[in-house]
Amino acid sequence: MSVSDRSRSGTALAAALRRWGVHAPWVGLALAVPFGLLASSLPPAVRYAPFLASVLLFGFPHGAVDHLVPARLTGIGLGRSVGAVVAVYALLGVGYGLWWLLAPTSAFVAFIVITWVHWGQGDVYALLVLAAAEHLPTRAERALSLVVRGGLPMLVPLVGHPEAYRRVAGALVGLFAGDAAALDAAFSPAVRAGVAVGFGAVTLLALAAGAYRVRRGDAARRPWLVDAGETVGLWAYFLLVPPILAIGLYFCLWHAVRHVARLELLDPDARTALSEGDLTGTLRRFARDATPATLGGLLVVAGVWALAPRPSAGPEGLLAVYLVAIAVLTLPHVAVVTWMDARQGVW
Ligand SMILES: CC1=C(/C=C/C(C)=C/C=C/C(C)=C/C=O)C(C)(C)CCC1
Ligand SMILES: [Fe+2]
Repeated sequence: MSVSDRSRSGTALAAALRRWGVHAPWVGLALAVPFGLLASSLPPAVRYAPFLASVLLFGFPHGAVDHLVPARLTGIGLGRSVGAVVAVYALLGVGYGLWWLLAPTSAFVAFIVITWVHWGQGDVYALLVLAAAEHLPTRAERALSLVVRGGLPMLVPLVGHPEAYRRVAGALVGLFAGDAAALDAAFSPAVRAGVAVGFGAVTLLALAAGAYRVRRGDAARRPWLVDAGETVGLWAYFLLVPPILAIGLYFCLWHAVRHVARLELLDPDARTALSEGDLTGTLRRFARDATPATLGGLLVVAGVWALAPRPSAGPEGLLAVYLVAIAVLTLPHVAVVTWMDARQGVW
């Protein structure tokens, strides 16, 4: 479904989208907050559990149907669709993989920026289509929303949990014998205070711009309330919950669930199943489509393990290998999603 034909969707489908794409992620993360607050007294493995689960539970597989996207969006043949996407993955994935090998510190910074843009673009689509937001009519307002939504998982943990952030950065860069000391300044109290104030101001600006649209009667109030509630809720969530746990859960239950909902809308049979309330049928179709490329993605994890000069065992080292593989796969995934955005009129 494109942004422009949102209004033509059936009410049953719209309700299913709100339930599974908007409310369910919210409930999932809210339930995690008590665990997050207890995290220091829970076994450390709990913190890594969501990333482990993400191998199968939406996280990793959410990009594994990218090869079907051109076919579903334009009707071109399956062979051309797969060929084009494989070429994009090979080119961008190999290029970015080399970047990690040669200059891991800047590759890590690029990973944060790529994730910021990608998770932001995912939420802009979710706001427009799944939550039916009307308060983001222009490109500038959508771009501001992208900056805020993507910045929440990438910047707020830096403000609230600098040591955990630094350790993960060090583990990723350390795989390639890089020196993360160049990033030290980012963790200083002055920079973190600047990020808190600056990003806080940008967040308020985005919410105020939406409120202005609603006040003028140009946009429905409810979706704006959803947007504002999510934004404030995610600020609190990423401040309170330790980042490996928080980001692992966000990846599976928020970003990936919303993207899977978006993908299923491109499949007429899945749309019908969803509007009839048949969630299991919809998920079964997704699992079938995503299995082959998920297995392919696991080969990339093995490849990073084999090629990294200093892979280390233990949860932190394994998470680092997994995240670098995700990084290498995410850059081409962003290219596919950006193309989807363009085709679907998001910008
Ligand atoms: C885990 C973690 C971090 C980074 C996570 C990233 C960048 C994840 C990206 C995932 C993607 C892009 C998934 C695909 O959609 C930070 C911020 C260093 C803080 C410490 C914990
Ligand atoms: Fe994604």
